[in-house]
Formats: sequence, structure tokens, C-alpha cells
Amino acid sequence: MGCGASASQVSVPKRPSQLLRRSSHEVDNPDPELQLLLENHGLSTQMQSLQQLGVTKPGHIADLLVTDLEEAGLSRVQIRQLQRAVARAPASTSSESPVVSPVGIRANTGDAATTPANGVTVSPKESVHAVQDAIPDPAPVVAAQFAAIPASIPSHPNGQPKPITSGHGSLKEPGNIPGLDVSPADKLCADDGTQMARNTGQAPPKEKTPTHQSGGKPPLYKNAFPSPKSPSVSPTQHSSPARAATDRSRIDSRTIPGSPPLPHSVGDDEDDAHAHADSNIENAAEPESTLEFDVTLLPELASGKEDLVQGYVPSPAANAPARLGAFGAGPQPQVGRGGPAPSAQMPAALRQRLEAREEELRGKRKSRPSEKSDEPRTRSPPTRRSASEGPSAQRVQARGRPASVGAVGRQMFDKNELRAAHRDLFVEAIEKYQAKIPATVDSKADGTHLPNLKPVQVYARKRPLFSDETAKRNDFDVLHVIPAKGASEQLVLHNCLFQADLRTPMVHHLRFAFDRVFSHEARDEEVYQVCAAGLVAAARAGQASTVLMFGQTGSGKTHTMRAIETLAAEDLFRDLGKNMLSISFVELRGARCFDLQVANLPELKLREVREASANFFVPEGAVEVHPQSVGEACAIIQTARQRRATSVTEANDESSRSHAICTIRLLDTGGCLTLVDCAGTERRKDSANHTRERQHEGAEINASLYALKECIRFMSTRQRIPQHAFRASALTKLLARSLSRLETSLLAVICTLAPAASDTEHTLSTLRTGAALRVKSSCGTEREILQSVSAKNHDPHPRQWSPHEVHGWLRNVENGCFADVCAALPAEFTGQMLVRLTEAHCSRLCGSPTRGQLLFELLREAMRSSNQTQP
Ligand SMILES: Nc1ncnc2c1ncn2[C@@H]1O[C@H](COP(=O)(O)OP(=O)(O)OP(=O)(O)O)[C@@H](O)[C@H]1O
Repeated sequence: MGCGASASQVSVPKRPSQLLRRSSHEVDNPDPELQLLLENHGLSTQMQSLQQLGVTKPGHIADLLVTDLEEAGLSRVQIRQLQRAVARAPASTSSESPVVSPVGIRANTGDAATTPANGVTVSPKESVHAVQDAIPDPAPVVAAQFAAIPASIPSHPNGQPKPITSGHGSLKEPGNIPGLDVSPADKLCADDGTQMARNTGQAPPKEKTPTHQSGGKPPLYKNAFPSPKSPSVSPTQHSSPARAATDRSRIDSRTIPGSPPLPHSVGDDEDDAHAHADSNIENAAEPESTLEFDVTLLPELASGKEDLVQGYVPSPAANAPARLGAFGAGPQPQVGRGGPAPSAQMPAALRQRLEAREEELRGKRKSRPSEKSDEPRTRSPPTRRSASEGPSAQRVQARGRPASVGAVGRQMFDKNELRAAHRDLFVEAIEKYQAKIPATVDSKADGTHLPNLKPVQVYARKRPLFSDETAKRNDFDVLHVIPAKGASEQLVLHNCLFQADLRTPMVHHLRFAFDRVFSHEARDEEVYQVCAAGLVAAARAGQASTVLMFGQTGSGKTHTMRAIETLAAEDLFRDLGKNMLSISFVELRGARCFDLQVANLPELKLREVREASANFFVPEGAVEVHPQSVGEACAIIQTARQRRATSVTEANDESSRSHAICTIRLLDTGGCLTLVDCAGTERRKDSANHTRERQHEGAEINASLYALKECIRFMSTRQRIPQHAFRASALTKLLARSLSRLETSLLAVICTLAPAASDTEHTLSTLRTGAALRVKSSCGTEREILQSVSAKNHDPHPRQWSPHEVHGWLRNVENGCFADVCAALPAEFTGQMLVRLTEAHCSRLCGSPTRGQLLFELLREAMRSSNQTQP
């Protein structure tokens, strides 16, 4: 018996250190009486099984077998003696037996050792594989739970432990018991033996694993490796009916796939060989009548296993979960270790079903963002996308669908798409708002007289919305120039947005005031008259005047400037004779300056000129042409303009990629008119498809415009523009001469605006820049306009009423029926006090509850209507 085997007989110890230790270690034979007892009670095999599992600690043995031993009638002393004997006995009785690792995985020894069973030298590396292979395949263990049904005991795939029919399964001592030869049959079945060891290797770690289903309790092992019921043991030997029942349910461990190899008795090798041979035949004979596939495969199918269990198993395997629980179940079965896919031996129909199910589950897992959260989602559930649906398909879909309906991938909606998708909604809101604005807003300007020329004038011009913008982009007009009796000075930008949830549309109505605002219907002549004519006149008088176009690309800068250039030339020639003016035309591309008057566009250096008042820069060698007629002047300007660098952009088919500076000098007076058509401001999105060079160009344009804005800010507050501000860009260097003469300089900035909703962000940026320039130059005046407009448009809240307004309201409300209340109120009774009156107060004031209630309601109504008209 294994317990009594001496250590000298051990062929392969656990580790090298143990090898040394065990070679000199003698294990005492246990008490023969005890040995007999164990054998009589069928416990000797159990002990050996435990030994092979590496369970050698007395405490563990006691835990695992104490019940059986006690029931077998062993005294405590005997049990302890037995435990000591087991502990001293070699843990491994076979060279094939794997070693139990600290985590309970059995593996072959790490040192190169000749394996007696197969004669193969196992290298350390191979032993690592052996460790991996030794990871328990739980299927047989689970299958063992069904071992009580001998008729349907399945064969395990991949030649794993074969069920041995009881007819061949007489108890035999294993060939790997120390000192005993390994039978040829065992050698032949080395694989099986390995697998069996593998199977048995799973129990010890689970004993210690806290997460184990059974909490690692001893009965698990007792049941997982039931003692073989010797044929010689009659049921009457059981101490109790319950015990008898338990034992009846036990079968020869060798009939249970996954149970440890049983000891062979000397001379049983032949039988064993027969047994294996028979078992192989049996396996071949019953390829599909298996239960273990069921329990082995299902856990891999995760959430779908219950269905499958019910669907598949019409036999006792249907009780798998219950049995699993009863047995403690050891490790959860996993598929894919040490055997072929169980499906390979399954009925075709079942295989198909499982495959379909697996596929479905895989799909579910993919679509499930997190396996952890089983809670139902409050947001709209992810919709299943067909193969044809890509991001572009979703974009198209999103366009036609209200954003409030389950937005799939909200990040795919950009502002402009949402605007276009909800065009009608926004247009209606805009029209409603515009209808509320009174058509006659007082204006200081009458439209015919030129405004008083301030150093910096800021104008805004809206260009028309083009039909292709409406057709292609479903765009709509979001710029509204507020009509006025005289000339418009305000406009509203309706910024159509969605709240952060991307479901709630909203419109921000942003008002801006300028020296003059031109609607899309304004004619070029009108613009010239208001914005440039005064500056032309000032230049003629010897001043330095500058007209500067500023705005996003495609908003109409060049369109407006062309008209101004032509009309200015006409004006100047009308009053002046020949050779009285000169025209130079240069363009700035980044920091480089080119002469547009010369066909080959020579590059010009910017030369610094030092003057007493300020330093400035001039393009050295720029050609100055002296036109002899208006026509000639216009032709010169036209030719130069055509030489200007342009290219196709997202926003403009003929976008100017440079700043164009046309300087007209008045030779007699020394005056100068500088017409600057800036390159369009670009946002990152506009240049997204540009080449690297073009993107660099765009960056330079924006940088120079920023420098220009800085200079204008100094100018608008009548501060001296510092040199560093001028030197920041080529544009400001060239404009230094005009802008630095504070006393004599005039600057008109025309902000050109595109009205399309998709250009809202550009337009807003331009408006903000323009408004900032202007407000600083004229302090509170523009604010007053804004306030007066808001006062006219929005009723002040009763809370803000002065005592005079309170009395006035009381005298007039409801046709004066509350005029008498005025007398009851103190003269200083403010709106703040009025809104605090309760209904009871009102009743007391009015002398009757009915009147009091009416007054109270009228007041509330006034408050409500005022709230509604607030911006
Ligand atoms: N007030 C307007 N009335 C009619 N058409 C206009 C008006 N303003 C601009 N346009 C047209 O819009 C288009 C773009 O105008 P323009 O080239 O002047 O833009 P831009 O601001 O100079 O652009 P960029 O900065 O890219 O050069 C042109 O076809 C122009 O004719």
C-alpha cells in the first residue's frame, strides 16, 4: 500500500532538494492493523488518491478523511497514526506523477529527469509546458458528478480518462507505485495517466482558494474523489442507511473521468491493459452520447448557458447545476485546455445550435460597452447597425432626424449639421424675434449725412445669402440688420445652438452696434459714401486716411474694396488734375512684400524710415504710377488686383491669400489714402484640407490680423501705438505711417459679414472684434444706444419701476379703476416695494378682497409679461 511505501523506493521526488532529503529518508510502515482497517473500509484507495494529489499535511488528511475514518471505526489514535504515516510517505508515487505546485497545479519535476513511464527526458522547459498542461481540465471533474449514471458515462474528448467498466475495473495497484514496474499497458496509456494526474491536480488548490464555491470545505474532496467501492464490501458494512446510500452512489473512481489513477495490484497489468483497450472501444462506440460536453462547454458561453442547459440536456445532465452545487464543483469548467473543442464530438444539430448561440453571444459582448453594468441604460439603447451603415450613413440619417430622438454618437453632429437639420425650427424662432423688434428705431444718423469722423470708424456690411448656400447646405440667414428711421446702426446675430444635451435648440440673439450697418441690400455707392468718401476728402486735404476691410474669407471684402477703389479714384480725379496723384500697389504674403504694379511681381524689402514723430516702414522700390485719367487709374488698380495671389478655398472660389495695400498719394497736399484689403480670416476648419504650406500661410494671415487689431486698439483709445506693436507683422509695419499720425490719421474699418448660419462662428468673431474696436474709441455712447434699444424693446420689470412709474401704472391700469390706491401709497413707493405686496396687502389697500385680488393679478401679469420680453 502506498502509505507504507518506503522512501527509498521513490523514483522521482518533488524537487532536487527533496530528492536529497527523501533519498535518505525512511518512512515507517503504518500499523498493519490500521492498514487492514483501511482496506476493509475501502479507504486505502482514498488515501492513495490524496497522496497523489500531494495532500500530505496531517491536518488536511484529517479534514478530508476524518469523517470516513471515524465512520470506519478508527480511533483517534489510529487516525493520528495514519495521518503521520501519510505525511511521511512520498507525495509522489510515480515518476509520472506531477508535482504539486504552491498553487496546487501538478507538474512534472523541473529538473531533467528520465520519466520511467515513457522514457522521455523532460527538460525544465518542457516541464513548464507540463505545468501548463497540468492546469486542471475541469470537465472530467464535473463529469464525475454524473458518474452515478454508469450507462451514460461519456468518453472524454482527446482520449482523456476513459470510463472503465466495472467488469474490467477491479481494483489494481498502480504501476507507478514505488517499487513496482509500470505495465506496458500503462506505458501505452501514459497520456491518459498524465491527464488523470492533471485532472486530479485541480483539487488541492481549490481547497485553499477562498473563492471556491464550497469555500474549500473538506466534503468537496470527499465527494469529488469518492472512495472506490470494493466489490467485496457489502452494503451491510455501512454504519448507517445514509452511509450506505452514499456508498451506493459511489462508484469505482476509475469509472469517473478525472479521478486519480487507481493503484494497481501486482499482476493486474494485463487486466488493466484490457481495461484501457476496452475503454477505447467503448469510446469509439459511443461518440456522441455524452453529458460532459454539456457542462464543459456551457460555462464558456457565459450568459447563455442556462438556455443551453435546458435546451440541450434531456437526461440527468439537466440537473447539472444542482449537482454542481452539491459537489462543490471544484474549479469552474473551462473549455479549451488540453482537449479538442467538445463540439467536435457533439451531435450536428446541437453543434449548430451552440455555434449559433455562441455567435449571438459574441455579438452581444461586442455591442455591450461594459460587461459589468447590467443595469438598464436610461439613455436610448444602442441601435444595431447593419453592415451598410458606416459613419457617413449615420450622418445622413442624423440630418433628417430630430436631434432629440436618440442621438446615436452625439459627437457626430457638429453645430452646422444640427443647424441645417433644424433649419425650419430656427428660422421660425428668428422670424418671431425679428417681428418683435420695432421697425422704427431712432437713429442719430439720417443716412444722408456723413457721420462725424472719429479717428476710428467701424462699419459692418452684410452680404446677401447665396442661393447655393441655401440649396447645398440648407443654410439660412442669421444676420438681421435692425431697420431704423435714418440709418441702421445695429444688427442682431441669431446664434442658433443646441444645449449641451444636443437635444434642446436655442437661439442667442446678439446685438451689435456700429457706426453704420449695411444690409445685404445696400449698394456699393452707399457704402462708399458713408465709409470712404469722408476719408477721401480728408486725404485730399492732406490727412492720412486708411480704409481697411476686415472679415472672414468670402464675406465680401474684395467685392466692397473694388467699389471703393474705383469710386475713390473717380472722386480724386474729379477734383484734381493730371499728375496730381500716384498709385502704388503691393501685396503682403506672410512677411514678404511683392509689387503688384510689375508683371513679374518683384519682392520688395521693407525699409525703416526714421522720423521725428515715429518710425515707419516703406516698401523699398515699389513702383508708383501716375495715372492721367480716371480710366487709367481704374485700369492700373484692376491690373494690380488681378496679379494678386488667390486660390480656391472652402469658403471662396477666389479667395485672396494676401493682404493687398493700395496707396494713393496726393502729391499736392501730401495727403495719402491707403486702401487695405485684408486676406480673409480663417478658422482651422477652413484650412483642414489645405496643404502644409497653405496652412502656414493661413497662420501668418491670422497672426498679422491679430497684430493689426492690437494697433487699432491703441489707436481707438487715442494712445500712441508702441513700436513693438507695429513691428509685430509686415502688415502693421506698412500701415505704421498712416496709423501713427494720431492727429491727422483717420481709419475706417469695414467688417464684412456672411449671413449664413454655418458661418455664425466666423461672423461672431468679426463682430466682436469690430465692436471692441469701436466701443473703446467712443466710450459710453454706443452703450447708450444698446440700452435705449433694450429699453424700448423690453418692458422693465415692475421691480425696477421708480415711484413715479408705480403711481403711473396704478393710475392707468384697468382703465384707472385703481387710481384711488395711489393716494393710499406713500410718494416714495417703489416698484421693489410693489412686487412684495401680497394679495392680502392689496385687499387692504383697495378696501375689498375682490379688488385686491384683481390688483394682485394685474401686477403678476405685468411681471410675467416683462419676464417674457427680457433678452
Ligand atoms: N454685397 C455683396 N453683394 C453681392 N455679392 C457679394 C457681396 N459681397 C460679396 N459678394 C460676392 O461674394 C463672393 C465673395 O466675395 P469676396 O471675394 O469679396 O470675398 P472676400 O471676403 O474678399 O474673400 P477672401 O478673403 O477669400 O478674398 C464674390 O463672388 C462676391 O461677388
